[in-house]
Amino acid sequence: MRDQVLTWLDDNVPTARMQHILRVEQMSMELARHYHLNVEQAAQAGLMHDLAKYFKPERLLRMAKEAGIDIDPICAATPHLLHADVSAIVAKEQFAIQEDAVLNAIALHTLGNPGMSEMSCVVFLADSLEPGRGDTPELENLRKIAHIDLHKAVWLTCDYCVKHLLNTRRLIHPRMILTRNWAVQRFSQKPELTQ
Ligand SMILES: Nc1ncnc2c1ncn2[C@@H]1O[C@H](COP(=O)(O)OP(=O)(O)O)[C@@H](O)[C@H]1O
Repeated sequence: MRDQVLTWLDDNVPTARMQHILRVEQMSMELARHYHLNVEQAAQAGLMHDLAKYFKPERLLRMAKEAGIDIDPICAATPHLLHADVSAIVAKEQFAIQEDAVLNAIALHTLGNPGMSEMSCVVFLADSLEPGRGDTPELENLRKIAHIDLHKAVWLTCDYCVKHLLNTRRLIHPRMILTRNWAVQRFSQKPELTQ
């Protein structure tokens, strides 16, 4: 199965992205092990999270519509955001992935979602924090937090991403804000960690 996916990726994504994908696979496995989650599922979601990364906007919009996914105004303006949902569709159709844990982690890797599972948190964090993203003090700190508390890490990684979008004057999809607020509240419900 992994070899099949690698062969498909070889034909559909450039080499640099392939390296990112392999690092996301590794970091997803490492975090899954750390939090006693299903490591095999984490590896599958990490490996397949960007299957549709290079699909053209028209293809992303068509596949999302066919699958009954709601195209909100921000996704209509920035169809690239749909690559997460469409990657999950490709994982299901091309590689017969059935488990919701894997499909949701792929679909939520860019924007997250309130209430998302720990597995989805892991892949969301691995995508933003894998070593190839850089070694600034801010990223190093987020990597540390990712190993202490998943929800605090999701909260601060959303903040990091939103800051970047503000600095580059881009549209911000509101689901990331909802994810961020959910993660703040999830974290604040753990009194032993908030001091
Ligand atoms: N909340 C958001 N609103 C709008 N764009 C976003 C949001 N979050 C991420 N993006 C943008 O969507 C694109 C895809 O994000 P991501 O899946 O993390 O891809 P990459 O691996 O290329 O960073 C990136 O250009 C990113 O800046």
